[in-house]
Amino acid sequence: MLGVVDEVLASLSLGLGLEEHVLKDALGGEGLELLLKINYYPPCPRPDLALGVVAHTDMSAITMLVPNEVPGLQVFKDDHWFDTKYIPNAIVVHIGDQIEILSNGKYKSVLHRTTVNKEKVRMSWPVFCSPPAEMVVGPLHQLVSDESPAKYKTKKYKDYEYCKINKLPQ
Ligand SMILES: O=C(O)CCC(=O)C(=O)O
Ligand SMILES: [Fe+2]
Repeated sequence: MLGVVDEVLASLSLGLGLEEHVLKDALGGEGLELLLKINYYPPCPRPDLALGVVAHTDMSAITMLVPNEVPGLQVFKDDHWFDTKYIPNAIVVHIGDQIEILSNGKYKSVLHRTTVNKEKVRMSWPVFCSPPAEMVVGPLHQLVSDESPAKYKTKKYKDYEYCKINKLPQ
């Protein structure tokens, strides 16, 4: 998983016109933290009335997710919810809030939600990759200028997390 995270962060750095180590360094380098969550969505008699998880963005930098074969993950784009296709052995990669912030909005944290299934159990195993709690995260200085001012505050990740969990303004 660490190897895949390194490659994704390197590609995302290059995509910003920066050297490939920049995003990983800004996320704490080897201090980057990986947290595995296991989601279990039991069958639901009224999938039309319920959601598995409500619409949200992940506060992580990136999330690497493996689902079981029961569809349910939806992403929001151009005013519509799109079903994601289940691809055996594929890992779903979400851009999270910390990459949106570091890139000063060039990359967007993906709004997503999950539906539930009438007959089948759905499961997913996301790994949230986040900076250490004390790491100060803000728009990368290379991406901020008079023409392109910072769109986000610079703050410790633990303070970002506190506001997100308690639904406070950032
Ligand atoms: O179950 C899924 O596919 C997504 C779960 C999710 O978005 C989350 O746990 O943050
Ligand atoms: Fe999520």
